[in-house]
Amino acid sequence: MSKLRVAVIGARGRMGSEAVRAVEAAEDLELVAALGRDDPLETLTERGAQVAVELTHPDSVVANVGFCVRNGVHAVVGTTGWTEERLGALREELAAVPGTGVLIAPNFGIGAVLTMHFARQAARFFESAEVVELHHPGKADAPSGTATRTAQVIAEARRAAGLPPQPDATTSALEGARGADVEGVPVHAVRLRGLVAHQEVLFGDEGEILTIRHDSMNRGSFMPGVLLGVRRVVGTPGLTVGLEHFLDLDG
Ligand SMILES: NC(=O)C1=CN([C@@H]2O[C@H](COP(=O)(O)OP(=O)(O)OC[C@H]3O[C@@H](n4cnc5c(N)ncnc54)[C@H](O)[C@@H]3O)[C@@H](O)[C@H]2O)C=CC1
Ligand SMILES: O=C(O)C1=N[C@H](C(=O)O)C[C@H](O)C1
Repeated sequence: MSKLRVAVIGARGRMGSEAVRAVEAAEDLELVAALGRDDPLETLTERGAQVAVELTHPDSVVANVGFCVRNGVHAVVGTTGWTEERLGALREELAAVPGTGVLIAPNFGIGAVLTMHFARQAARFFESAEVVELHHPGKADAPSGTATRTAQVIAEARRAAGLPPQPDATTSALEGARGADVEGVPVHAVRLRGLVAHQEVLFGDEGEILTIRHDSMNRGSFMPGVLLGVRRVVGTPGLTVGLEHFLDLDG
C-alpha cells in the first residue's frame, strides 16, 4: 500500500517540529515537505503533498489553508484564529473544490476534546459556568482557541436548555478582572513559565461545584490527534471543525 504524502507548514515551531517527528515515525505516512516561514508554498504541489498539517500563526493560517484548498491539498489545521467570518469564507472556497477536505481542530488532545464533550453535557444542569485556560508565555493569542470553543459549546447548551444569563452582581471592576465574555460565559487566561496547555471548566450551583480539568503535559500529547486527522481528512470532503467528528464519542 502506498504511503500518504504529508507536509508540515510551520515545521520549525513548537508544534510543527513535534508533528514532523510524528509523521516521520508513522509507517503509513511519508513526510514530503517541512516548510518554515520563508519557504514557498508551491513546494507542497511540487512535492505532491496530499495532506498539509498547518501549525503556524493566526496571521498566516488563512493564506496557507487557502493555498492548500485551491490546489486540492487536504489540510489538518491546528492553528488558532478561526472566527465565524473566516470559517464562512473557507466554506465558500471549499465548495469550489469538491473532494478536498479541511479539518480545523481547536485542540488535538483527546482529553481536551473529551473536556468539551463533557462540558456540553454538564452545562444545562448548572446556574454558573466559567472557563480558565492556562498556557506557556510564548502563546500569541488569548483566550486560547480551545477555551473559546469550550465557552461557545457551553453557551449553546445553555441556550438550548432555556437557561437565563448567569448570576453576577459585579457593578465595578478593573478592566479584564471578569475575563473575556464569550457568549455570556467568562473566560480567563493565565500565562505562566513552566506551563504547556491546561484548562479548567468550572460549573456551580447551590451547594455544589463541578470542575473538569485537562492538562497537556507536553506537545507529544497532541500527536495521536494530528495523525488521526491526517488519516481521516483525505476521506472527509468539505470543512470539519473539531476532532470530535473523527471520534466515536457516543459509542
Ligand atoms: N490544535 C492544537 O491542538 C494546538 C494548536 N496550537 C496552535 O498552533 C499554532 C502554533 O503554535 P506553536 O507551535 O506553539 O507556535 P510557534 O510559534 O512555536 O510555531 C509557529 C511556527 O510557524 C512559523 N510560521 C509563521 N508563519 C508561517 C508561514 N506563513 N509559513 C510557514 N511557517 C510559518 C513560525 O516561524 C514558527 O516556526 C498556534 O496557533 C497554537 O495556538 C498549539 C498547540 C496545540
Ligand atoms: O498555543 C498553544 O500552545 C495551544 N493552542 C491551542 C489553543 O489555543 O487552544 C491548543 C492548546 O491549548 C495549545
